[in-house]
Amino acid sequence: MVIPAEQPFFDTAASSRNGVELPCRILIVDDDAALRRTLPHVLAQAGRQFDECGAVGETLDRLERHSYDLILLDYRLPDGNGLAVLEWLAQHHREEAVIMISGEDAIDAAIGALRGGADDFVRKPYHVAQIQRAVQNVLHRTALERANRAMSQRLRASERLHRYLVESSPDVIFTLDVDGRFSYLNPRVDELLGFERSQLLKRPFMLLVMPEDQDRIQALLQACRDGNSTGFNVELRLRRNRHALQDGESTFVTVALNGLPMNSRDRDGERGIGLYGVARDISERKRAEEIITFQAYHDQLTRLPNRVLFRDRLELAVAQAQRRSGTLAVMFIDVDRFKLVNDTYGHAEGDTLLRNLAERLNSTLRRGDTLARLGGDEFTVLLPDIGRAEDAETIARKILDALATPFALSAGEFRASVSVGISVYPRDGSTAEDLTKHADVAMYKVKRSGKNGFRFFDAELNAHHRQRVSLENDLHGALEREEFELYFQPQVSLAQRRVVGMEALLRWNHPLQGQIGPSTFVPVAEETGMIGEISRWVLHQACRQLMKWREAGHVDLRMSLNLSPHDFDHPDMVQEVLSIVDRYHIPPAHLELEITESMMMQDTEAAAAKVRALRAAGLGVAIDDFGTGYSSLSYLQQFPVNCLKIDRSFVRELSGPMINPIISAITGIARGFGLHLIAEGVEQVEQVRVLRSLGCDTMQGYYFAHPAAATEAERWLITPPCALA
Ligand SMILES: Nc1nc2c(ncn2[C@@H]2O[C@H](COP(=O)(O)O[C@H]3[C@@H](O)[C@H](n4cnc5c(=O)[nH]c(N)nc54)O[C@@H]3COP(=O)(O)O)[C@@H](O)[C@H]2O)c(=O)[nH]1
Repeated sequence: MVIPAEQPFFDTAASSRNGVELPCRILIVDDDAALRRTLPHVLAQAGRQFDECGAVGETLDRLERHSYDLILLDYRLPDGNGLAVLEWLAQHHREEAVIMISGEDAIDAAIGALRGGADDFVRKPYHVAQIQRAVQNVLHRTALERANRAMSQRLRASERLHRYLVESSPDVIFTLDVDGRFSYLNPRVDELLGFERSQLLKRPFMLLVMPEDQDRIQALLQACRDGNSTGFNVELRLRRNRHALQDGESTFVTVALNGLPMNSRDRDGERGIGLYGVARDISERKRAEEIITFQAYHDQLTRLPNRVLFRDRLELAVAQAQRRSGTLAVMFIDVDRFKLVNDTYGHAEGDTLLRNLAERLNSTLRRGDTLARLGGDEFTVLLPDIGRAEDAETIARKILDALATPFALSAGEFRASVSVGISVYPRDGSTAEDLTKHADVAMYKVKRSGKNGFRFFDAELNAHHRQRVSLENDLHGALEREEFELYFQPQVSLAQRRVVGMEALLRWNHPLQGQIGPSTFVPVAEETGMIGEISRWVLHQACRQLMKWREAGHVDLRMSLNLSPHDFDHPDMVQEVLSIVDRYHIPPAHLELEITESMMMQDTEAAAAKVRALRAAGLGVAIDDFGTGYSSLSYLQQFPVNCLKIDRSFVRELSGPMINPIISAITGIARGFGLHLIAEGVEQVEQVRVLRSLGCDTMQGYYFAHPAAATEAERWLITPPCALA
C-alpha cells in the first residue's frame, strides 16, 4: 500500500528513541581558551557532551558536520561576531538552541542576538550559577519545544493516516447529522452510486434508500436518534444516480450497512449528534447467492422450478387451501416416447425437445400456477387455486392441444404427446406427498391405456398401483430365483394333420400368487427395463427346447416366440439372436420371431432395418395380432415379414353367420404377398371350417390344445392333439 504523504507519519528526530535518552550535545564557541576548558566542568552533568571552537569559521565548519542541542556562543570572535553564526543557523533551518555570551554593555548587542535567533543572552562576566541556570533553562525549554513539535507531527501524521484510510476505503463511509443528513461522505460514494459528494452533503440519507427498504431503515435510524439502539447491521438497496447509469445497469446497489449512533458528552451529559455509517457493496455476493439459490431450486435445462421448489410451493398451497377451504390440483406429466427421441436422435435433441416442451406447457398456464421439471421427461403442475376439479380438466385439455403442433428438431419434426395424471385437494389427498403420488398413479394409468391423454386419480386406481408396485418388486430377481417357465402351444397344419410349430409362451410361477400370465408382468418388465434380460432367457430356453426336440427326431418343427418392442431398441439385438440360434444349432428358418404392429409403428426405420437383417439371416418373422393395429400395406413392404397371425378377435367372430370382411382381406393380403398365415385363438370347430374355406391351413388355439409345459407339449409331437384326428 502506498500512502500519499509529503512527510513521514512519525517523527524521526525525537530526543529519545525506543525509550533510550540521547546525549545532550553542547558546543562552546569562545576565543578564550581558558574559558573553553573551564565551562565543561562548570556545566558538567550526566549525558552532556561538550565540543569547542574558537572562531566563526571553525564553528560553521563543525556545524556543517555535526548538530548540537545547545551552542554557547561568544559575541566577539577573532574572525567575526556570533551574529554570523546565528545567521548561518537561520539560513540552514537548524534547530540548535543558542545562548549568546557577550562582554558588550550595549543593550543593542542583546537585542540583536535575540532577534538573530538566540534563545538567551548572558553578559560577561557572569556568575557560574548564572550560566548554569541559563543553560538549564534553555535546554529544558528546547526539550519541551521539541517534544511538542514531535507530538504535533505525530498528530498530523495520524490525522493524515486516518483520512487516507477513510478516503481510500472500498466501503462508503459517512456520517449523518441529527436530522439524518449527510455531514461527511468519503469519495467511494461517487464510484459506487455515481453521485458526487457535493451533491449529497447536507441532503437526507433516505434519498438514497430504495422505496422498498425505506420504512425499515427509517425505523432503525429513528431508534438510534431516540437512544434506543446501539447500532444496526442491515442489508438494503441504495439508489444509483440514474444519470450515471449505463444501458442495462442495475438501478440500485445492495449494501450491508453498519450504522452506529454518534454521541457527544458535555457537562449536561451525553447527547446524540448523528450517525456513523459504513456501507459495503455486496451486490456481487448477492448475485452469487441468487445464482446458487436459483440452481438449488431450479432445473438447469429448462430453468423451471425443480422437485424441491415444487414441493415447497405445493406444501404452501395446501396450507393456504386448508385455511380458506379451497381446492387445488396437481398434475403429473410424462412425455410419451421420450426415450425414443433420446435414443434415436441423441441427447442434445432430447434436451431441445424438453426445453421447447417446457415453454409450450408454460404457455398454457396462468400466473401463479407452477410448472416444474422433476427430472428426465417428468413434469408437474400446481394449480393452486381452482374453483372445481373440472377446471383442472380444462387445463389438461389445453396442455394436450398445445402439443398438437409438432416440434421442430434438427432431425425433422417430432409430434410429442404427454400422459397427464391429475389429483385434486382435498378429494385425493391432504398432503403434498399424497397429491403428487396420486397424480403420478393417475398418469401411470394413462400410460398403460394408450398414452396421450389425461385422467383423474381415483381410489381404485391406487389399489392397482399398489399391486403393480409389489409386482415390480417381486419381478426383481425372479430370473435368478428361476421362477420363469416356458409353456408351449402347438400350431397345427390341417392338411398335414400334425403339429408343425410351437409357440413359446412365458409363465411366471410366483411363489405366493401362483402362475402369472405375461399380460400382467411383461408390461412391468418393459417399463422397468427388465424385459431385455427376460427376452434373452426366453430365447435361450426356446432354442434349447427346440434343439432337444430336434435331437428327438422332430427336425421339421418350427419354434415361434414373442419379442417385446423394447428388444428392438437394443443395438446388438440381431447379433444376439443369431448367436443364440447358432449356439443351439437351430437352422434359422426354424425360428420365428413374433413382432407386434405397435412395434412397427414406433420407430419404423430402425426396427425395419433389424427385421430385414433377421430375414436376411434366414429367420422367420411373423406379425402377431395382425389387423388389430394400424398395419398398412406400406409397412408390409418395409418390414419383409414371412408370416401373418390372424388375431383371435377376428377368429372369434367366425362362429357367427357373417364373415368379417377384415379376415377375408387378411387372407387376401397373405396370398398376395406370399406370406404364411396362422390363425390364432381357434376355439371351435366352426371357426376351423371357415378358416379352412378361406385358405388358412395353420391354426393355433384351445380347440387343439391349451399352452402347456414342455413335457406335455412333447406328447403332441408324437400323438397330435385329438382335434386333428
Ligand atoms: N414379450 C413377450 N411376450 C409374451 C411372451 N409370452 C407371451 N407373451 C405375450 O403375452 C400375451 C399373453 O400371452 P398368454 O397369456 O401366454 O396368452 C397366449 C395364449 O395363452 C392365448 N391363447 C392361445 N389360444 C387361445 C385361445 O384359443 N383362446 C384364447 N382366449 N386365448 C388363447 O393367446 C396368447 C398368445 O397370443 P399371441 O402371442 O398373440 O399368439 C400375448 O400377447 C403374448 O404374445 C414372451 O415370452 N415375451
